[in-house]
Amino acid sequence: MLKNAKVLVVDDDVDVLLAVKMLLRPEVKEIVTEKNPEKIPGLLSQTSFDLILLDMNFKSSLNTGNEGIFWLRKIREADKNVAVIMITAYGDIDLAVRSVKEGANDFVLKPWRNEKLLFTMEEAIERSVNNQDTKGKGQKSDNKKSSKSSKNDLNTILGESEVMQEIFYKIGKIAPTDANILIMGENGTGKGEIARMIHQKSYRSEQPFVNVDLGALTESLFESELFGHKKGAFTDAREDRAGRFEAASNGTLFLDEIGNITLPQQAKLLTVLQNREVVRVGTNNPIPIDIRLISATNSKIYEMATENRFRKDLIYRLNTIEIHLPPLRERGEDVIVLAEFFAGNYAAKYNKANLFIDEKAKEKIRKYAFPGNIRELQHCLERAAIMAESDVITARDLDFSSSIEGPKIIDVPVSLKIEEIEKNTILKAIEKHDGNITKAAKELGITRTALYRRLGKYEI
Ligand SMILES: Nc1ncnc2c1ncn2[C@@H]1O[C@H](COP(=O)(O)OP(=O)(O)OP(=O)(O)O)[C@@H](O)[C@H]1O
Repeated sequence: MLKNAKVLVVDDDVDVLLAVKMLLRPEVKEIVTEKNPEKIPGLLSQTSFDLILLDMNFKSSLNTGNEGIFWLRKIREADKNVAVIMITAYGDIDLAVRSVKEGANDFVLKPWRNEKLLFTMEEAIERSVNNQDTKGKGQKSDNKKSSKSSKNDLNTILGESEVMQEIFYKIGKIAPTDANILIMGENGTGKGEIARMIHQKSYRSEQPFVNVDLGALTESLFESELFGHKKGAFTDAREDRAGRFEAASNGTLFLDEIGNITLPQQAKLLTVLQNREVVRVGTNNPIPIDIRLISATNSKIYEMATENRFRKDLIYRLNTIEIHLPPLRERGEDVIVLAEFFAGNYAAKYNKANLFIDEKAKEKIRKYAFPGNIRELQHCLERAAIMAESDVITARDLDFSSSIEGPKIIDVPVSLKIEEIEKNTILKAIEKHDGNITKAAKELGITRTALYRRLGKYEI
């Protein structure tokens, strides 16, 4: 985008102007530099700029409190859409922050690193284009600086590893757009949490977030659940009912387990996404839909596409942006951060106020692969919190043997108690499908929700 941009730089320091000109000439379409801010209105009336770099600290005659803010306001009066980046000295951060509140897109501190300046410019242009694209839909425009997110602004979504920080950073950038997002990752890696986070950080955050577990929908329910139905359209249709697409109107629709739908279902979904309208079962009236679509899967969807089990054209509808969530075992020390977080939660639940994890227990956690990822870690810490005799979780309190891939699964003693048989059957099904809950549920002939309920019941 920067390549096509017309850029104006206003600074009363000619050395700065020269340096910026040298830097930007190969990077942008057109660059105009100006020493005198009084010329800004004239320049804006002649040329439509995409971005203005504006100094905050002119040493000139006007007495306006701060000239940078004064000229920023003038720019905004003339052009609401142009991206404006303030150039400021280190001592003036408060002022720079004020300028962002006054309508600047961002600021850079002098002296800057060239890559940082280019990056900030690219980002500002992208964001202002996105804001223009979505104007008129009644959204809040988001001029806040998107930065590497941490647990502080994500509440419970933890991740300090580089790989998670990159993901949070990416989310900061894509959330305010309307791009469709496909989240891929093993079971329990937090795909649902990430989808919710994207919604919360989008301009649709005050509108509904509708979650549909496609793996739990039976063939016959698929259409009416997603697209709605008319009274009498089929035996159980006792009244007119809107589907999940309509329920998510102006908000976000999260289609979980997208890899589990059949080819005919894929075709129906594709039609809706292409036409951006749904037709309730039993009617002929198309209803326009305005949703942001996030999908997730733990299936190898590209492999499925090469085997003709998943439509490529549907993938391209879903994956404008892809997020690959790494398994917990590839997130370094995050496993400990998360373990401590869960220990803290369960400390409150089980009245062990000062509960902590000792070093040997942490070592044991680090060495284990957690095939069930964060969900498995969470269950494990809950059991440990219950087992811990005092306020310390020791290695002995951590029992990975009942985990979904633990070796003891194979050695389960034969029993004729119905509950034990059920538990063992579940364990075997999960093991057979490498921890894939959806496939295990299918094999067992129950829904994922029913399977999760049983996992809870048997503390698996
Ligand atoms: N980064 C995180 N910080 C804290 N808790 C997390 C994080 N990621 C996931 N969790 C928790 O882990 C559990 C599993 O997360 P979630 O259901 O989002 O995973 P998933 O990948 O969607 O799983 P599935 O594929 O089985 O649907 C949830 O209880 C969630 O709250």
